[in-house]
Amino acid sequence: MTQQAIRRALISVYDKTGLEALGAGLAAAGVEIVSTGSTAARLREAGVPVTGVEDVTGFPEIMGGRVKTLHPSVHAGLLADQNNPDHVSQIEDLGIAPFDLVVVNLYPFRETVASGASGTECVEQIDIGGPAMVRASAKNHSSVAVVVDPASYDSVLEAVRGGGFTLDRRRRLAGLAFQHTAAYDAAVAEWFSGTYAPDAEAAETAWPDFRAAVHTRKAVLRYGENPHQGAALYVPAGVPAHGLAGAEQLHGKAMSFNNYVDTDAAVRAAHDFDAPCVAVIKHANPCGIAVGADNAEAHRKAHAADPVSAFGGVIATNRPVGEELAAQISEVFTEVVAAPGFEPAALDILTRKKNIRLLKVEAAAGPAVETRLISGGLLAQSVDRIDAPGDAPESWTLATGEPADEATLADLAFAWRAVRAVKSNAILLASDGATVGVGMGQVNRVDSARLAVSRAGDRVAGSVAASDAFFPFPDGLEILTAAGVRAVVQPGGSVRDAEVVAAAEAAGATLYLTGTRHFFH
Ligand SMILES: NC(=O)c1ncn([C@@H]2O[C@H](COP(=O)(O)O)[C@@H](O)[C@H]2O)c1NC=O
Repeated sequence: MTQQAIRRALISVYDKTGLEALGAGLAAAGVEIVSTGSTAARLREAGVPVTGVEDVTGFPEIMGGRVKTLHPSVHAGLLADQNNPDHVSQIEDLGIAPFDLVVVNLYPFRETVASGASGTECVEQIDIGGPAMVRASAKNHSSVAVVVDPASYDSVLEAVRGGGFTLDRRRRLAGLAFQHTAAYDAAVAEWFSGTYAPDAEAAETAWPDFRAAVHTRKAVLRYGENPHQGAALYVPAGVPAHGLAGAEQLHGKAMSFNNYVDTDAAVRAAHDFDAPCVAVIKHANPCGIAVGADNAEAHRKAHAADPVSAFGGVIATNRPVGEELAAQISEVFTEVVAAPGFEPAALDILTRKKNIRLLKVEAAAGPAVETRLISGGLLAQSVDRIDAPGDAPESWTLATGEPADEATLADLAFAWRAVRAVKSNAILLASDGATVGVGMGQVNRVDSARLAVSRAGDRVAGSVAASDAFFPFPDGLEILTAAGVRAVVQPGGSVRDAEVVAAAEAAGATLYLTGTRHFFH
């Protein structure tokens, strides 16, 4: 018989959610409850009979609670293997009763750090006695059930009333308990190790020497990048769901691995703009990006940039989806629509398509640091943001040609923001707040320029161009100007800048230098 009847429980919780109902339920089931300081007080107020832990230890809580349950009378009761006659007789001789159920949750360390509290306050919120009890009872799951999540109290009471927990259930609870303490310790260890470098100048000294990332599985995906690859989605443990991984899916088929990758790129691209924006993405590259008076107009322009490629694409917008945009999207086969919200009329229209995935994603604000696995290691870098000094058109240097008029400058600013959504080497042509030709992912900039020009077709004449990094030679720029591009923005910084500037001058084109690069791999 693996079921372990519950006769004695230890409850010590910081988060008192659901405590009274749990205590009352346990007491009604005849369970003796031992409890700490304010947990015991809350239970007593609710009329639940409780033994104070100090009556078990014969020792008062001391030093503001630093020592209250750290005592052999508690820990022998948690660690005694009730199937081991030696353990049973030893605790009997010492007058110690075993615990069958332990309910603990920990001091809010992470929340205290996030509140901006002082170092001393953060240190005081490192729970010591709680993790000790959780780990002891999880180790001893052959005799003890350990519960760390208030959301599971109802099912705990159900088990208690039904005669206790099976060994299998206690083992699963132990696993969850060790996850809980692992995530907790990871947060503490990272905090001691320092914060990540916000920029390259600080990087020398500011990168911490230890990194602890703890994740829990949120979903098993149908397959990975290809059907023969397995895949799953993991989210950071112990923090509220956020970003794309925490998005609410309102409709459609389950998200695939490639859907997540493309949607991540689409959401990032759309939220790079303050104006209503739509990004249509395929294979993590833009088919089209556009801004407009509203996102319905932006979508018309983004879709028109490359209607052939937009088939089966992922659409993200930085504004809620309304009826007009929904009607437009429903005309095109689309895998995913990601937006901060969907109006009811838009949902009415889009949910008529059985498979289309509708995701409510609040904003693109991701972590300050991003990581990438390489063979045998992990690269970490501060995230590229579109708010570097060189990203503001006012800071650009006019290298040659007439200063751009207001409309041209607006298109150049648009192209500069949009080009960072394109995999390097990236050349992006734009006109009237929309991409008209995108050259992406080529191993030299000349081919990217050719690709952008060929995709733009007739629309290249009078368009403007952005290049995500400097032109190493004049040839790439010459392809653009020969095709009719009249203004170009690029970082500059090549040893051959003078030749590139001379080529722009010879073509009568306007050339701005940003001094900032936006590679995207
Ligand atoms: N020091 C100890 O012996 C100790 N024993 C339990 N705790 C924590 O004290 C909290 C509950 O305390 P109270 O019941 O007083 O609200 C729980 O979060 C528990 O994890 C302790 N506190 C910190 O280490």
